[in-house]
Amino acid sequence: MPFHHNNFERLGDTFRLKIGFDKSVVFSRDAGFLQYVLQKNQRNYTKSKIQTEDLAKYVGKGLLTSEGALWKQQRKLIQPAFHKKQLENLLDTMQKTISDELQKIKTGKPFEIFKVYNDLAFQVVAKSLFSGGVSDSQVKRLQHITEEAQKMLVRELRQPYLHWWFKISGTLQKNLNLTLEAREILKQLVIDRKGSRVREDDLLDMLLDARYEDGNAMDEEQLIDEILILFTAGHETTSNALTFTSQLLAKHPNYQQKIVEEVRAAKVETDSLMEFLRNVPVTTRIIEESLRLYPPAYFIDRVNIEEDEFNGMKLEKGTSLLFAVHEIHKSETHWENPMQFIPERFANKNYSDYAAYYYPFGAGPRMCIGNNFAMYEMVLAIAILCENFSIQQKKDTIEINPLITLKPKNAILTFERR
Ligand code: HEM
Repeated sequence: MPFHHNNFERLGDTFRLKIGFDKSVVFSRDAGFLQYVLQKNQRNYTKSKIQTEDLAKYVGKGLLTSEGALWKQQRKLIQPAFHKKQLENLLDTMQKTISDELQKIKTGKPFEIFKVYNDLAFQVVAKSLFSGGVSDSQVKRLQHITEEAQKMLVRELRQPYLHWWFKISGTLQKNLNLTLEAREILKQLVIDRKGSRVREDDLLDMLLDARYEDGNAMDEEQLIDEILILFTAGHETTSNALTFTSQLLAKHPNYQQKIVEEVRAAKVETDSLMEFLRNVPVTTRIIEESLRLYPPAYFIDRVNIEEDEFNGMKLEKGTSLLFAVHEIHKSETHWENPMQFIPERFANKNYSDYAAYYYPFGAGPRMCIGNNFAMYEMVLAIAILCENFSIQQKKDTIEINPLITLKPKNAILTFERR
């Protein structure tokens, strides 16, 4: 990221880098350009090969990896399952899963927190989908396979010259076999649910109930693709954000106290989790500020279908565009004291006041379908965390590891029970 920052400072808010003979990549931190590509002229833009073909090899053609008519049809079908009203049904399961997972925090000594959040985020998606119908060993295996696929994808992207070796050494095939194993586990879970008379009102029930315009339901293979995608899209991003938020809270302990006070007061007011979520604005702002400073999806990429032009820059058909969300989030043009952690900047503001330069969940028709899900999950997790633990950090710095997502590095914190 410092490398990108220096390039932007040197070459301007939008610049082009030649890659090889005939290819170039346009990097931009111009929020207006991002809006043009993701919203205003989104019809002329598709996702990159990495987000579609390369990832689809492991997780199939679901929402994140599909394009065109298939994506449109799937988005329309799945969107209602992520409406706030439907998500309300998942909140009890989410809360219970989070409380159980946070029990794994070790107190009194330096402790690497990322692993706890990684398991937590996977468990939350798994339990939101399958309720009690999925065993611990099935969840563990699915998580292992999802993470192996992600690691393999990173290796393929970082070392494209080793593609031949991945192929002949059997590494690639081993990962593809793992994916097949995950599909078998999911198939069995779906068969079990279809055969059961119990209604769980969870995400799987929503996906099984959903009907296309012609009255048909999703076929089994498509359903499994979508489930694999929800695991992939919903787990690492959330665990990164929860880790960064905990590190920020360790650096700014006065905000831990604010959360504890707010959470205790909100719990007295209501037993409804949805109401509780509405009554904890300070906790919500802290997470929003963490997503501004450390957006897990720190780059958003697109490729144009037909030739285009923006602000005088000609974009030949097939140009790769990379939008640096982390740079837009730290622009002095849009944010006051952008490098500082100031959750109050979101106070008394509506999302529409800052939406033009705040993109943790993307924008336009392909904006994250799980944004409310993720916010509910993160607010509950941080509320439960602070209610039960105080957090300290020795180092003053927050280390990052920018891969496909912006990952934390050495997130070693010390927790004490409150
Ligand atoms: C902090 C957590 C999360 C962040 C920062 C995040 C961020 C994003 C971003 C930026 C995109 C758009 C990518 C693009 O336009 O190229 C996206 C798409 C997506 N996200 Fe999330 N996400 C998070 C959590 C989740 C969760 C919890 C789920 C599901 C349970 C989820 C499911 C998806 C799906 C399915 C897409 C593809 C949507 C489509 O193309 O129609 N995400 N996410």
